[in-house]
Amino acid sequence: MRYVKGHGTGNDFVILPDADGDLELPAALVRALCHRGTGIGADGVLRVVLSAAEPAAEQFRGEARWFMDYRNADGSVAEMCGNGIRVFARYLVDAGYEAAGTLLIATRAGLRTVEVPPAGDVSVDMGPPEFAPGPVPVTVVGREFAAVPVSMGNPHAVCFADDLGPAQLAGLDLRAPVYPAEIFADGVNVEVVVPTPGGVAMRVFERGVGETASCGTGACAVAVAWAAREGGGPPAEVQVDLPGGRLTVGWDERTVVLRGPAVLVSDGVLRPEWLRLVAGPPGADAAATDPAGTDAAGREAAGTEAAPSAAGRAAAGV
Ligand SMILES: N[C@@H](CCC[C@H](N)C(=O)O)C(=O)O
Repeated sequence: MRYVKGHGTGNDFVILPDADGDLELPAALVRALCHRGTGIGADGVLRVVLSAAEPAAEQFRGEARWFMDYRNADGSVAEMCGNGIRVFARYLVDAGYEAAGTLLIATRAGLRTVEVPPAGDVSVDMGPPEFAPGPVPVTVVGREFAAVPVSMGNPHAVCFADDLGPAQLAGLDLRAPVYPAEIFADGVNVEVVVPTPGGVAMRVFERGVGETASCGTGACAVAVAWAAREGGGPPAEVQVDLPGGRLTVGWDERTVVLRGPAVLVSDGVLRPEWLRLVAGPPGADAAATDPAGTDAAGREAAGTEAAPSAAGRAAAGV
């Protein structure tokens, strides 16, 4: 099985080319791929599949040739990934599947238009934000924030820490944010934000992953929540600084546009013996053989998880 490794401002992905939709991708295999000690290491997996070959993309088949099947590192499915879709589009162009220019890509959150120049930054029209009723109490490192709930296709809780500067932001322990489960029933991505001279700086605890170096949908949620709070109408562009680099977010009332680097790092081949190890012996419980040793936190998307050991063996061709 071939893969490509890529990242957008340090938010990294294993890209699995699967044009014809032949690949089974159980959560245990995703966790194993994303494990930084025993796998390739990544925040998520991007399966590249033709809409025509993917049941989840049925409604988009006339409009978008490709579907982004995004999985978090814990094996759970997410609706949208702002860095992921930019890396996905860069892959389509660099691999020769599509010409540089404007691409329409199907995702679980709907269709997204991506601008891919022959080289350099990739931008994506993320659609309009949805502000949910708030604020919502979210606790980070023992401090309660009045978080702004924003959906960018996936859920975000934006926490402003106006009394902190970028250096104090860097020192926060972001490991275990607490949020009301009755409001964020499917979990939530939590951002902590401080003002900077050019815009904002943020860190993010991603649902299904943990802290990551960057989050594209998170940067959009932060930029629109910040602009809405500042008043005076949406600014043309907001610079969002993250541990992994800088993203630029434009917002013109109608839609949000995210721009930043999208980099392909390496090409590789998964060894059949590693895939066999991930799958475990016939009849084995994948939980006992999962080399990632991670917990999908009970967020396995219903209907997407095949019996792990059997599916893993199918992926391994064994
Ligand atoms: N890193 C992504 C977001 C990935 C999905 C997220 N963890 C979720 O579960 O909603 C981005 O760049 O947007």
